Amino acid sequence: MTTPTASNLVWHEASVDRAAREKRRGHRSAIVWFTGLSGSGKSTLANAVNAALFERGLVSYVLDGDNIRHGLCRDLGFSDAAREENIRRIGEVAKLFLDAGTIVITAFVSPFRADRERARALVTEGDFYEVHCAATLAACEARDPKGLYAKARAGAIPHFTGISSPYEEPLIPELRVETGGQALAESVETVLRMLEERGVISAIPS
Ligand SMILES: Nc1ncnc2c1ncn2[C@@H]1O[C@H](COP(=O)(O)OS(=O)(=O)O)[C@@H](OP(=O)(O)O)[C@H]1O
Ligand SMILES: Nc1ncnc2c1ncn2[C@@H]1O[C@H](COP(=O)(O)OP(=O)(O)O)[C@@H](O)[C@H]1O
Repeated sequence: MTTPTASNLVWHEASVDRAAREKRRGHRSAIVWFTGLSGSGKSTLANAVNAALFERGLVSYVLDGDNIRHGLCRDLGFSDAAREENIRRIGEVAKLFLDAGTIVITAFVSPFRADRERARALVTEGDFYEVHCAATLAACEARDPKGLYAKARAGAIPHFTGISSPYEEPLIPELRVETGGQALAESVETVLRMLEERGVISAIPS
């Protein structure tokens, strides 16, 4: 199969654009990029933030690593190269949701800084909010909600993040949420407050 060259592809401008969609919906779109070890709370927090935004009548959607790996990325494993491709694809999908006027919440381990920075570079300043779900390896392993740490320790899962594959912590995330030491409701409030302070969503009058 020949790869289409850029000269054979023509970009089609849409008659309805992101600004029109954001105006209609009454809020900005954004990429809220959760990153963290397995068991750090990405899926739980992403789902809870998504539910809170829904209750406010806002349009948001969660892209979750586990789920996406059942479909779009079911062909990918957990080698460094496979994870890079996984995050490359999700960065592009998140960019489409952004243009669709949606607050897209991605919940992927996304362990490598370079991969996360490439996803960030796909969009403009103010569109990408990196949220580090900060829980120690010990806290995540103590939780082990899917029993994966026990399997990894037993050598049953190769390249397991934190055990036999690296996790590169964000150096300057837009937000660091201490999921290892606070209740879920507190973490949700922290994320919502960030989105309000950045003007993505309106604050609810107290
Ligand atoms: N080897 C290995 N390393 C890390 N995680 C593993 C692995 N094998 C399976 N799982 C499960 O897959 C989920 C991580 O998938 P992601 O797409 O988020 O990973 S990555 O961003 O490509 O690194 C991750 O989901 P979460 O626990 O929700 O993070 C794991 O449940
Ligand atoms: N503040 C918090 N935020 C998110 N999850 C939390 C928090 N406190 C405790 N937890 C628990 O930690 C676990 C996180 O699991 P999960 O959401 O699957 O993590 P991940 O998606 O990063 O693998 C869940 O059992 C969740 O109930």
